Amino acid sequence: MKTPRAFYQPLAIGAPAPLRDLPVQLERMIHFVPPHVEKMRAKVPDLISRVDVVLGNLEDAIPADQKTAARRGFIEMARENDFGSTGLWTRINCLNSPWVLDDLMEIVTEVGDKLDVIMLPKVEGAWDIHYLDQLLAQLEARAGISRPIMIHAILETAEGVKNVESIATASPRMHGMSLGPADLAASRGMKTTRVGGGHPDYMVLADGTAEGAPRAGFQQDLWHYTVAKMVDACMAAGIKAFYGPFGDFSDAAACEAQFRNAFLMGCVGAWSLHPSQIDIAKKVFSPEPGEVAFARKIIKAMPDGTGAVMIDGKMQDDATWKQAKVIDDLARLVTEKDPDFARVYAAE
Ligand SMILES: CC(=O)SCCNC(=O)CCNC(=O)[C@H](O)C(C)(C)COP(=O)(O)OP(=O)(O)OC[C@H]1O[C@@H](n2cnc3c(N)ncnc32)[C@H](O)[C@@H]1OP(=O)(O)O
Ligand SMILES: CC(=O)C(=O)O
Ligand SMILES: [Mg+2]
Repeated sequence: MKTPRAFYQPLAIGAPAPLRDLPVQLERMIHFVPPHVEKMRAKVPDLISRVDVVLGNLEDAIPADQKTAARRGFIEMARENDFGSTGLWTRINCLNSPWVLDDLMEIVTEVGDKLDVIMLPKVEGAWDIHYLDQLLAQLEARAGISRPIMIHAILETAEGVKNVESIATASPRMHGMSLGPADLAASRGMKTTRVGGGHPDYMVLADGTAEGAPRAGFQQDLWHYTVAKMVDACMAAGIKAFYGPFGDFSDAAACEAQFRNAFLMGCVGAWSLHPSQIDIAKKVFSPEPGEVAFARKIIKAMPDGTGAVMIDGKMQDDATWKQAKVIDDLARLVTEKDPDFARVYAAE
């Protein structure tokens, strides 16, 4: 373990000083774009105004013979667009792949000054973050980059889940983590071919009532344990937790339900893989207007955040004031970015 002072030292001469706090940024959805497809790149200017984060994907879902085209496509889309307050991220190839070194060398050197976050797949332990941390510092120093690029880990191997706490605290570059349900299912030997979401056979069967009477089955959330573990590791480290992808684009209701479970448990956003999932994420990860109104009632009734009061028959105290602050702070962040929600929250 490094000493606290050493933890915040730049890892290369000339690299920017590591951030002590995460930038305040609304990140309800991380929208995936396949940058080797010209038609998809052409949609980026429109996407910038619709999403909180645009991510150029270089890893899984990009055919092996298109890896270079995807990297060059990402560099082109980074250069040609002004992202304003919308985040620009990339998901690089994994550390043991033949492409990752060129991903980093070319992207950081050519457009590193525009890049907010690098998403690192298949993170197994703190050692993966340490490697990327050092390399990024060297590349930032060489490219003269003044703002450190953050690292976002995908939690998608059994080993990674086992080491989640040390991954979360591995570097001041850590921005957060996303659940990777497809690779994680494979890594664990889970018997599902779905990308996120529930499974009809993962359920609890109600007790029988009479001989032969049908028994209700209650489907359970396959991802509850991992999301809870990830949220605790991230929040304890002062970084952000995200649900990852939901692969069945045709089932908007199930996508919304999975995103909402993650939101309620502490996640700040999820991935959108298709334009139809952008508004689902926006709806779920912006607090519900009724909740915002109630949170504001609590804050108004307890201006210094202490004591005990009754509101609408419910007891409020210092702890519920903090719960209310979580919701009100998020609503304020959404208001700054999203005029539609600003109007709704103001009307409450
Ligand atoms: C397990 C994991 O690793 S998940 C992460 C990796 N996976 C990905 O990144 C997948 C990202 N998504 C995609 O590449 C695409 O959505 C695909 C290939 C899966 C499906 O694309 P399509 O077959 O074109 O879908 P569909 O016909 O429904 O698209 C409707 C429109 O939305 C566009 N579109 C689809 N996906 C996207 C996207 N991610 N971003 C922007 N536009 C998109 C299409 O180009 C099409 O536009 P058009 O009406 O102008 O022709
Ligand atoms: C998100 C991702 O990469 C996965 O589910 O494998
Ligand atoms: Mg994966």
